[in-house]
Amino acid sequence: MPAFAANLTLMFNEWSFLDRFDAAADAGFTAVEYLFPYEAAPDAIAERLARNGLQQALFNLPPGNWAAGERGIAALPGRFDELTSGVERALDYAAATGVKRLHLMAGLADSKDEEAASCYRRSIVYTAERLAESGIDLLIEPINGRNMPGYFLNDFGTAERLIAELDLPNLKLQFDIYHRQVLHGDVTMALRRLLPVTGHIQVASVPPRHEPDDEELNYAYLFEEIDRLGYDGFVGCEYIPRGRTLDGLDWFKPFSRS
Ligand SMILES: O=C(O)C(=O)[C@H](O)CO
Ligand SMILES: [Mg+2]
Repeated sequence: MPAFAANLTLMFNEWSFLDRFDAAADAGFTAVEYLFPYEAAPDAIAERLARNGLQQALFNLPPGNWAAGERGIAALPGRFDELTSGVERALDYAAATGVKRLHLMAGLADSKDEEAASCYRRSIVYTAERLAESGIDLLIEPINGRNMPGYFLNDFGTAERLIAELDLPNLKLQFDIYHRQVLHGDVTMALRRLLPVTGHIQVASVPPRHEPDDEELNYAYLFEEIDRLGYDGFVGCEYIPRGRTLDGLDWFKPFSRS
């Protein structure tokens, strides 16, 4: 049975960020993920995880100026010093939360630009080696251009080749099934081929990115396939609830701890 992680950036928005931990636990989740923890104190997050018996599945390394439209800095020339200080900041939160996988966002750059590609490789190698000292995996995620126009890593084949080429033991794929379907389709065969290099899975309906219970994909089949493949990581629920979060959790009832 997949270990689902509530995404507290998109779900439970009826509550404040820290209260979302309690709401997710009350709804039966045993793990959480979110984009960024950095507006809350590490010990405040740690306290919510502890009191609710929640595991921290994933969060993202600092992405640059998100409010200004930046979507990561790893592939951006001239941002390496900012990247290295962001790694240290993320490690402070990792120590407090016990997270064992962090997602490094590439940024908005031409995916054919050699300088951006070189920056990206350097950022990945540095970050992976630094995280490895704490036993943490580094994830890279292909993101589709409809949701994030201009994002540098926009192809699963590119991600697969980069992971093989860099051959870092803790560099893994963040397999967001939503992006896979939008970009390439062929989800089941891609899961079968890429699971050995996959460090995290995320789910949402396609095309509207809602609960994984309707529209284009048969998630009941995909959840069974994930089990058949022996995946023992987390499945992040990175979806936008159609209405109130709690009203959309019927799909989760067979997997809930409550
Ligand atoms: O966009 C996604 O699917 C992600 O998982 C990023 O981490 C946040 O944009
Ligand atoms: Mg995702």
